Amino acid sequence: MTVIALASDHAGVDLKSFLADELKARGLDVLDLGTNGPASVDYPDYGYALAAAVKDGRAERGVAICGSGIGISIALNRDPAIRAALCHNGLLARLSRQHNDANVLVLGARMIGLEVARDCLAAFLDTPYEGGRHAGRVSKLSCPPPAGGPAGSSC
Ligand SMILES: O=C(CO)[C@H](O)[C@H](O)[C@H](O)COP(=O)(O)O
Repeated sequence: MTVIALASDHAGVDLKSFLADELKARGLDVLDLGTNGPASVDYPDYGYALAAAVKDGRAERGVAICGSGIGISIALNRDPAIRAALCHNGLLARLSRQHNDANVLVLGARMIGLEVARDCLAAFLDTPYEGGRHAGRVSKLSCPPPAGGPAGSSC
């Protein structure tokens, strides 16, 4: 069964729960990495946990949430294996799949409502990666140049 990992800080707990139900209604398996209460936590801890779950194959893809979506995006994208896309509408989520082969959808719980979040999730799950002209660009995302080296030199 396809496993989708979910992670959020305290700002995203309610949206995470909503999206977990959406995923289960689609017959997907949910790996909930927390947090699961209102106590204030640090978004990097949850971003790193989600990155590890996707990278090591415990989950095929992930959905990450914080208040703005920015902090947890920064944490996730520190791992070259992760392509985390902060999306505010379904079009962005669709493009993140078509062009960027995003493996993590990021949402800002304090920025969007439930219906927009549902649209983003649906586009993220249902849109295939186009490949083609995007393939070389996407592969470069996994191999940033060494310090001082020219862009693309390590690919
Ligand atoms: O990382 C963020 C901002 O880039 C997130 O929005 C966090 O959820 C936010 O910073 C948490 O803020 P709080 O005032 O401590 O709830």
